[in-house]
Amino acid sequence: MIDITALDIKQNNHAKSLITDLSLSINEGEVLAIIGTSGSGKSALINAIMNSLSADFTLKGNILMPPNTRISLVPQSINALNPTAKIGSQLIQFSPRKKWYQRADKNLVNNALTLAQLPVSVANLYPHQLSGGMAKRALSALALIQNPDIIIADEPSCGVNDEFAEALFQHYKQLAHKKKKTVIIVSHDIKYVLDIADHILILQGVVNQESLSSIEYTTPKKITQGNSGSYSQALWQALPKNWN
Ligand SMILES: Nc1ncnc2c1ncn2[C@@H]1O[C@H](COP(=O)(O)OP(=O)(O)OP(=O)(O)O)[C@@H](O)[C@H]1O
Repeated sequence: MIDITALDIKQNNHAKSLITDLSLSINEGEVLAIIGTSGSGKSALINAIMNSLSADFTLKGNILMPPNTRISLVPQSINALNPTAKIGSQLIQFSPRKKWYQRADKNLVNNALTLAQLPVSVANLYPHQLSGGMAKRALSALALIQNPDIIIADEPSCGVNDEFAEALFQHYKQLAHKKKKTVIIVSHDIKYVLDIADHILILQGVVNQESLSSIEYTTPKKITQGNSGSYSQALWQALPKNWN
C-alpha cells in the first residue's frame, strides 16, 4: 500500500538531513507506529507521506502508493474541532459529495460515528459537551467520513488519560485489522503501541554523521523478546512494568 525507498528528508537551512535512508513498506490492514522524541522528525515524515512538506524541505528517494489513494489525518489536538458547531454538522462538512450542492447523506454521518465507536446521538452535541476521549473519537470520525485508505493519527494519547488512551489505540488497531485501513500512528510513548502495532519505526533524535535522527524499524515481538536495537530495548526496559 505504501512503499518507501531510500527516503531522505532535509530541511534546506540545515547541513544534515533530518532522516536518511529510510526504506519500509506498510501494507493494507497494518498498523505502523512511529515513535520518537520531540524534534526527531515524526511530523516531517508524515508530511512527506501526505505530500504536504513545506517548500523549505528537500526530499530524495521514493514514496509510492496506488493511484488515487486517499489519506486522512487525525490531528493531535481536539482544538481542531469547531467549538461553535455540532459534531453532526462538522461531519457533514467533511463528507464526500458527488456535487458540491448535494446534501450529505445522513447515513454517512451515522456510519462514521459508529466506526469511531461513538453513539450516533453525538451528532447533536457540541465539542464542549464531549469528554476528552469522545472528542478524540470525533476527530477520528471526521477523518473516517472521508473514507480514507490510509489514516494517520497524530498522538492519539495526547490530552487523554491512560484508560481512554488504551481504548483509542485499540480503536485504531480494529480499523486496520478489521476494516482493512492502513493505519499510521505517531506517538512519543512506546507503551501504547506495543499491543497494537504490526511494525514500529523508532526515530531517535541523536545526531549521527549523515542525519539528525537514527532509525530503527522493528516489531513489538522483537522488542518484548529482547531481539531489537539498544534504543528500543532501553525504551522497553524503562516502562514501569519492567522495573525490578
Ligand atoms: N539537521 C538538522 N539539525 C537540527 N535540527 C533540524 C535539522 N533538520 C531539521 N531540524 C529541525 O528538526 C525539527 C523536526 O521537527 P518535527 O516536527 O518533524 O519533529 P517531531 O518529531 O514531529 O517533533 P514533535 O514531537 O515535537 O512534534 C524541526 O524543528 C526542524 O527545524
